[in-house]
Amino acid sequence: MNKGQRKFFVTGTDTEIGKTFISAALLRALAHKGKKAAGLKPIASDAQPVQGIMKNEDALELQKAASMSLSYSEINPFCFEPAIAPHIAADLAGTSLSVERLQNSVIIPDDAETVLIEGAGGWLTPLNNQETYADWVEQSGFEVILVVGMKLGCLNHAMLSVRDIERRGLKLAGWVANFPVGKMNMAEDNVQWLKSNIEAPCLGIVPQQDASQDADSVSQLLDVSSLL
Ligand SMILES: Nc1ncnc2c1ncn2[C@@H]1O[C@H](COP(=O)(O)OP(=O)(O)OP(=O)(O)O)[C@@H](O)[C@H]1O
Ligand SMILES: C[C@H](N)[C@H](N)CCCCCC(=O)O
Ligand SMILES: [Mg+2]
Repeated sequence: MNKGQRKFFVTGTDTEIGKTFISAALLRALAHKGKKAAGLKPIASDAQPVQGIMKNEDALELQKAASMSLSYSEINPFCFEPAIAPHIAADLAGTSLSVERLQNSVIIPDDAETVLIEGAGGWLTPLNNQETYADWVEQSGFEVILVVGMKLGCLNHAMLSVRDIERRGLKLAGWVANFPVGKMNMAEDNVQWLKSNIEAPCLGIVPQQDASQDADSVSQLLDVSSLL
């Protein structure tokens, strides 16, 4: 067991709000700080065949951004084709997900100094009819990073997530205000409200980027000093 290792579960206020986008940038920021960092996407539902093997774009992005190189199956042990809730995708594939299966299948590389583990959807995404992804995070004792997709309604989603993370006794290591869909009315007031109401540090405010901005340039908008 690597005692100095820090393990962060990256969750979000919803699906499609920038967990992968921000995780890749965090991995680049950690690499710039000289950290040996790995990115995992244990469960993916949305995959295409790449040279005959089903692969998920999030897992490939994390693989590319990480300073530590891992095989595809180490990054993404559970991969399903349809872009739907993972427990339904697993069922359609004739299998199932559970806390126990995650515990047995997700290998945290011991030689990584930092590990970022991207969830799927929001904080309470189901694994099955009884368990949620958050139950595995709680059992594993990971720290949590919350990506807030800045749009109307996000204050409620953010606080519901923060409250449940805290209720489980987990440490919220930080949060990011990400603007995946451009302008939001009164954006600064919304960010300010979150800053006043979330105790954990804001790791960055990321406006909508144009296609030319890669994870390296987005990483400059993030302050990872509290994650080192
Ligand atoms: N700040 C941003 N600027 C520009 N594009 C962004 C930004 N944040 C996210 N996006 C884009 O929005 C889309 C959704 O982001 P992303 O895939 O990171 O979401 P996600 O939360 O990881 O979704 P999922 O739940 O499927 O894992 C992607 O095409 C991503 O490139
Ligand atoms: C397919 C999608 N992009 C995500 N990977 C999975 C989103 C799960 C959402 C579950 C829910 O309804 O809360
Ligand atoms: Mg993603």
